[in-house]
Parts: sequence; structure tokens; C-alpha cells
Amino acid sequence: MASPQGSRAPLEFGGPLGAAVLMLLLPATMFHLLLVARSGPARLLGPPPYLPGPEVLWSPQMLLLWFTWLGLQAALYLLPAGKVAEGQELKDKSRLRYPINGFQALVLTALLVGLAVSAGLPLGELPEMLLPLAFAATLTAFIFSLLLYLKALVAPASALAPGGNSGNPIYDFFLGRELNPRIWSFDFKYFCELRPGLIGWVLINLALLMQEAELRGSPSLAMWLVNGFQLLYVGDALWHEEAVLTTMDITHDGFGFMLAFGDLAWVPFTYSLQAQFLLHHPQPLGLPMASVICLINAVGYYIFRGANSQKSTFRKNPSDPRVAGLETIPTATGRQLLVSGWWGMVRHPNYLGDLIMALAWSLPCGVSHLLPYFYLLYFTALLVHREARDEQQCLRKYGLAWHEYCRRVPYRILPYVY
Ligand SMILES: NC(=O)C1=CN([C@@H]2O[C@H](COP(=O)(O)OP(=O)(O)OC[C@H]3O[C@@H](n4cnc5c(N)ncnc54)[C@H](OP(=O)(O)O)[C@@H]3O)[C@@H](O)[C@H]2O)C=CC1
Ligand SMILES: CC(C)CCC[C@@H](C)[C@H]1CC=C2C3=C(CC[C@@]21C)[C@@]1(C)CC[C@H](O)C[C@@H]1CC3
Repeated sequence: MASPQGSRAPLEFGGPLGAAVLMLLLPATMFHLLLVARSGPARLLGPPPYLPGPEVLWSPQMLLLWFTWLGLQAALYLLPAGKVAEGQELKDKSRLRYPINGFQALVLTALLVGLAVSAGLPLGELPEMLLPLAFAATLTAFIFSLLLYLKALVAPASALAPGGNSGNPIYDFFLGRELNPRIWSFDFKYFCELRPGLIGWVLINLALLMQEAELRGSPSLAMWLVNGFQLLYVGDALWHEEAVLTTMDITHDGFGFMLAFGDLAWVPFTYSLQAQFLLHHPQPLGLPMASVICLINAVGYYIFRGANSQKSTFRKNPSDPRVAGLETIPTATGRQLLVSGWWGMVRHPNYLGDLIMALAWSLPCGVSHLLPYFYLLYFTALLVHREARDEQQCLRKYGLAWHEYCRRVPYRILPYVY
């Protein structure tokens, strides 16, 4: 099968074998984390307390609940609220249009959940349903990826992603063949990237907080911090929803199992790990330590938001007074690269800020267990790998100018270290 570019893109993620291993390892890790978070010893590297049978994982009611959630988020996505933005230029020179109403979806979901809880919805019982819900999400991701793979068979070559079209079915199923699979104007990848998983994550966190309040009279300070920090992160992502249109997930990667599972299952059920841990392993946290942790999160957020906003302001309008004074390197494409400000400090200042926040999300869980630090470890690996992938793409795009940028800004994520 010919690659859409005429030549085959280099294989990533360890090729077909790596893809096959990841397809088994990722769901297994997610279920392992869900099981150990509620176990007494909560050992990240120990065996799970038990192996759940089909009667624990499979529940038609939970499948129905999961589809209701997806349906609600799809309905909110389709609401004609907010503006419509154009994506990056595609190979055929066209641009797709995307609704920018993610923040409205978050607020409306909060209102609906608030109403439902005041009408008696037992949200605090959600933590007991995480295993069958995660199973429903995983099953959905597998079936959905299969349908996307089949859909790509009839898609025109111009609709295919640069990677994910190697001709190996396992690899292509994992990476995803079609760049922007859509039915009419409904864009599946864009919808999944920001809505059901991210909003689901903060809803699970809230349910864990409510159950802690039921169990112990009130939520702990540690639980408040984890909920607050992660709500800020999700709210920020949805407030700046348009920025996702320039990420490699939207502009470069196809929509296959990696993103379908990542968006629908991995994000809500593993990113809520710290709150899951805290429900079953309450941690004492005094005000002085809580203040230090808040400061760490604030520093991380300041760097993350500062770097992301500086780049997007510059990309939208380089003569904007907020960025006009920054030093730049011209490239053969006509675009420029920032070489001072946040992007002159390291080549991925936004990753640095994100990692500092990840540390702040784990610290409220104390230092007695490694488990709540799983996100920090996984995220470091994800961002180091993502940085290397982005580097390759920038090298292809900008050639010599990128070499010059790397010479001027030698560190990738952490100044003087990496
Ligand atoms: N929580 C999570 O699980 C995840 C969070 N994230 C976060 O999402 C955000 C987006 O990340 P990501 O999509 O990886 O990429 P980035 O936002 O870092 O974008 C990389 C792109 O920025 C442009 N760029 C790079 N250097 C410069 C420069 N010096 N001047 C101007 N433009 C430059 C290039 O594109 P071009 O030149 O074409 O504009 C490059 O391809 C980050 O904050 C990241 O931390 C990401 C992944 C997972
Ligand atoms: C588990 C797999 C190996 C990889 C799955 C990756 C996905 C979980 C992530 C890929 C890129 C993501 C982005 C975000 C969430 C995680 C995924 C979907 C954000 C939406 C998080 C909030 C930021 O402000 C923007 C991010 C864009 C990329």
C-alpha cells in the first residue's frame, strides 16, 4: 500500500512489534493501577490484589452509562455555541472547521451534574464503578479503532496521515490511518481529544471527593488540592481549545487505537489516580506543606501557560506588541522561530511547566508510596518521546534553521540538564 506521501514514513513506537506490545500493555497497566489504588499496600510494582473476572468487568448498565456520557458530550459538541475556528492547511490546501465550545461543554456538564446530584443522583457511588466503566471505555476504543481502520480503506489518499500507513495492519491500526476522520462536520479525533476523557477525568475526581466526604465527614485537604489543580488544568485546556488544532495529534497523527484508547480510557481512568489513591489511603497534609505545593503548581502553571500563550500569540500575529520585541530566526518556509523569551530558555518550556505541575499533583499524596507518582514517571517518558518526535518533524520542516535554533538553545526541556 502506498504511503500518502509517495515514500514511506519512518516507523515509530518500535514498529509493529512495539505497537502490538503497547496495545496489550496500556490497558493492562490501566487495570493494574485501578486495582492497586484501592488495595491496602497500593504497590505500583507489586502484583494486583486479585484478577477481576468477567462478572466484575462486564456490566451492560455501565456500558449504557458510558454511552450516555459519550452521547451527552457529543450533543454538547454539536451545540451551536461559541466560535468556529479553521484548522491548519491540509495537503489539498483546504482547511477544516472546528467548533470552539469545549469550555461551554464543561460548564454545561457541571450544571447538569449539579442538578442531577441535587435531584438525588448518587455521584459518590461512581468510584465503585470504575472497573466496569474502564472496561466499557477500552472495549469502545478497540471497536471504534477497528471501524476507523475500515473507514480509512475507502478514504482518498489525500485524507491519510503521514504515519500510520505502513501497510502493516497492526501498526496502522495502532497509529491510525486517516488524519481527520469525520462524518459530516463531526470530527472524531478532535471531539475525543478534549471532551469525554478530559471532562470525565474531573468528574471522576469530583465523585472521589464526594465519596471521601461521605466516608470521613469532609474531603481532605490533599483531595481538595488534587481536585483543584486538575480542574484548573482541564479548564485551561478547554478555555484554550483552539490551541489543540496545532498539536501533532491533530496535524500529523492519524486517529487509531493509540489516541482512541488514550483519549477515552487512559486519560479519565489513570489521570485520576492520585484522587483514587487518596480515597483509599488518606494522607495528613498541613497548611505549610499545602502552601508549598500550591506554589509549585503555580510556578508550573505560570511556565506552561506563559510558554503556550507566547507561542500561539506569535504564530497568530508576530507583530503583536506582547511578542514583537522577541528575537527570532527566519526559516525557509517563511515562518520564524522564537529564540528568546520562554522559547529561548529551553526548546520545550511548556513541557517543563507541565512536568512541574505533575509533581505538584502527586505531592499531596505524601511520599510513603510510589503509586501516586506514576503519572509523573509516565508523563516524563511521554514528553521525552514526544519531544524527540516533534524534533524530527521540525527538522524536516525547518532544516538548517532548526539546527541553528538547537545551537542557540541547546537544552530540550530542563535547563543545563536535558
Ligand atoms: N497532559 C498530557 O497528557 C499532555 C499534555 N501535553 C501538553 O500539550 C501542549 C502542546 O504540546 P505539543 O502538541 O506536544 O507541542 P508544542 O505546543 O510544544 O508545539 C510544538 C510545535 O511548536 C512550534 N515551535 C517549536 N519551537 C518553536 C519556537 N522556538 N518558536 C516558535 N514555534 C516553535 C513547532 O511547530 P510550528 O513551527 O509548526 O508552529 C513545533 O512543532 C503542551 O503544553 C504539552 O505540555 C501534550 C501531550 C500530552
Ligand atoms: C497512552 C498512550 C501511549 C498515549 C496517549 C496520549 C494521550 C493521552 C495524549 C496525547 C496528547 C494529549 C494531549 C492532551 C491530553 C492527553 C493526550 C490526549 C491535552 C489535551 C492535555 C491538556 C493540554 O492543555 C493540551 C493537551 C494536548 C495534547
